[in-house]
Amino acid sequence: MQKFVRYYARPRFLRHSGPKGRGPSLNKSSTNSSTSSSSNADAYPPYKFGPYPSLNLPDEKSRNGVNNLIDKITDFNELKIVPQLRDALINEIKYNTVLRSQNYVSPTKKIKSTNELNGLIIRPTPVQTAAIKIINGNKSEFFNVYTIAAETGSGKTWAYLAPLLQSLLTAEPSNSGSNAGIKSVILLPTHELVDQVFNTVSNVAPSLNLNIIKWDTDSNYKNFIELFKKGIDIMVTTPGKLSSLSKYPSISSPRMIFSKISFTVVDEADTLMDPSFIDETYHILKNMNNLSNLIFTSATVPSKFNKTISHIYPKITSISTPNLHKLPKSIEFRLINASVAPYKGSKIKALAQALYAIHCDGTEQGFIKRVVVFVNKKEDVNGVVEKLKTFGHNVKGITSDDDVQIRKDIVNEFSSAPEPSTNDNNRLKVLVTTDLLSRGLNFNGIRNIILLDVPSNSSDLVHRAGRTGRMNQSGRVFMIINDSDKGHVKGLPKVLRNNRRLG
Ligand SMILES: Nc1ncnc2c1ncn2[C@@H]1O[C@H](COP(=O)(O)OP(=O)(O)OP(=O)(O)O)[C@@H](O)[C@H]1O
Repeated sequence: MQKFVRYYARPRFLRHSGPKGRGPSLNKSSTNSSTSSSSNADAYPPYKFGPYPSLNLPDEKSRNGVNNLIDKITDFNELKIVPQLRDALINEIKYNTVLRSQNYVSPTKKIKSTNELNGLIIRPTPVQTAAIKIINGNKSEFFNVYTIAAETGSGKTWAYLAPLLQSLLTAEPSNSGSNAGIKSVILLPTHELVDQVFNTVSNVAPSLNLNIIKWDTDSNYKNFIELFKKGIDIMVTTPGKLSSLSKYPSISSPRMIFSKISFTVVDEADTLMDPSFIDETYHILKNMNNLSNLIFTSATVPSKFNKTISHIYPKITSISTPNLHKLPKSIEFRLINASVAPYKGSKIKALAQALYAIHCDGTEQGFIKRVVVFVNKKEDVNGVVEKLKTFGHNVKGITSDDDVQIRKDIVNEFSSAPEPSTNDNNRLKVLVTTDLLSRGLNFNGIRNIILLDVPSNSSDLVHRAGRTGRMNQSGRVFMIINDSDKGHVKGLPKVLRNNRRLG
C-alpha cells in the first residue's frame, strides 16, 4: 500500500507565470504562455545559464537555409527516399513514435491494430526534412562531413538513419569479390542508447534486407565474425566496444575492421567528442580511410565541440533547425523554492511534496505516472532513493556503477509506453538518476521531470528537460532551488516562458 507523508494539503510552488499571488496548482496544465512573445524571442541574445561553457549556434546562413527547406515539405513522399525505405520508415515511426502514448486515451483503448494507427499521419519533422534534402541531395563524391543539430525529441535519429539507409540501398554493388566487412557504423555514448537505436534499425532491417549488428557488452564475438564474413551493413556500438574488436587475435589490424566503412554517424556527438571520449572516438574515425559520409548529431552544440570538429574537419555542412537550444514549447517549467516553509531548506522535503502533488493532480488518468528525477552527482543517487522510500514512494536509482542489465531493465520501465494502472495506490513510479540517462533516451510518455540539483550549464538543462515534451507532447519540468541557487536561475523562468534560446 503506497501511502505518502503529507507536509500540507496543497503544494505551494513558486509561480513562473499567471497573475501574481496565486500559486497555480499542479493540476492546471495551462499551456506555456510563450506563444505570443516567442515570435520576437530570437531578437534577444541566447541566455547564458550558469558559469560553464556556453552553447554555440551554427552560423545564421545555414540555419536560414534550412528554414526555407522546411517550410515547403509536409510529406515523406516529397523527399528523395527510395520507396521501400520510405514505407519502412513511416511504418516504424507509426508503431514506435512517442505520439502513440498520446493515443492511449484510456487503459482499455490501447491501439490494437494497424488500422487504428492509420489515424496517425506521419510527416517529416523539420530536422528530418533538412537532413534528407541536404544529405541525399549531395552528389559530391568527396568526403562529406555534416553536423545535425536540433531540439530534443525532434526526430534526429531518423534524420540520420534515412540518409544512411538510402546510401546503403542505392550503393553500387562492391566489385571487390567479397562482401566481408562493415559498411557503416553508428557510435553512441551509452549501452542504453545503443539498444534504443539498434531496436529502431532492427525494426526496418528485415524489410530492407540489410544485415545489422549491435556490438556491445552482451554481444557474441563468434556471431560477429560470422556476420562480418557475410558483410555487415550497419554496426551500432560505442567507441570503446568498437576499439575493443582489435584485441581479438583474428583481427590482424584496425584497418581490417575499418577499411570498408563508408558512412559513420557519431550520435550525441558533443559527448563523444568531449575530453572524456574524444581520444577513443577520434582514434576510430581516423582509421576509417574510406569514409564518404560522416555525420555528427546532437541536441546541443557547445562552443568547445564546435571548435574541436572545425579544427579536425575544415569543411563541414551544418544542418540545424530554428528551435535549436530552445526547450520545446510544450514544456511547462516551474521553480520550487525549498527555502520557504514548510521545507525550510530541505530539497528532499520539497521533492517528496512535489511527487505527492503530481500523484494527486488528476493527470494521466488510468495510467501509472512515472517521474524522472535528475541529480548532478552519482554519489547522491542512493541517498535520495533511500530518503524517498521513507516517504513511501516506489523509487529506483541508476548510476554508471550499476550492472548494465539492471540499468536496462529499469530504463525499460520508463522508456516503454505508459502502463495502465490497475490499483489506485500504485500510481507513481520514480527514477532517480544523473546525466548518464539525460541524453538521447526516448522516455515514452513521461510527463514530469524534476531537477533536484540545478544543472551546471545550459547543455545539461536542455538534455534533462528534453526527456519530456518529446515530439511536442505536453510535459512539466520542476527545478528545486534554495535561496543560494536564486542568483544562478534568476530570469530562467521568463526566458523559457518566452521560448528564448539558451546560450
Ligand atoms: N516524423 C515523425 N513523426 C512522429 N514521430 C516521430 C517522427 N520522427 C521520430 N518520431 C518519434 O519521436 C520520438 C523522438 O525521436 P528521437 O529519439 O529521434 O528524437 P531526438 O531528436 O533524437 O531526441 P534527443 O535529442 O533527446 O536524442 C521517437 O519516439 C520517434 O519514434
